[in-house]
Amino acid sequence: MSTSRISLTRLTDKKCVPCNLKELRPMNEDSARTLMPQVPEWNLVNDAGIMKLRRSWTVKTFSKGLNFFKIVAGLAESEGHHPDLHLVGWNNVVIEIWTHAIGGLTENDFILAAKIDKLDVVDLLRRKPSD
Ligand SMILES: C[C@H](O)[C@H](O)[C@H]1CNC2=NC(N)=NC(=O)C2=N1
Repeated sequence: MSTSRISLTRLTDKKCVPCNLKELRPMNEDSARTLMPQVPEWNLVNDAGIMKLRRSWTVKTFSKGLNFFKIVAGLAESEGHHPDLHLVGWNNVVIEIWTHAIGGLTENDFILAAKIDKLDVVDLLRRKPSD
């Protein structure tokens, strides 16, 4: 699947595919930016030359943050594509997603991010710090 042809199928209707079947090079920034509207809460970051998706959440309690990560872990296993669970703080969590085998972003990363955003975890996360 070529990244120059970004399909219009919604990310959440897609499934991650094994990385070894993917194109050999990371998605370029223009292609990444066409997908960002479907994951509006995420940031596109350049980490020492590697483009990644990053998002943070405010959590209601430390252990709820950990519970959130466990739910994300279950999603990742079912998708066969895994986030970097960067941080569980006393009131916040941070996740980064990139395709390690490719050394950058592939559509898998956006599918996973979109599916994380669809998880029903409202009881674990604050919509805003004052919640
Ligand atoms: C074969 C299977 O696709 C690979 O082992 C997967 C597993 N999960 C993965 N997750 C991420 N983020 N990057 C990878 O390169 C990766 N490789």
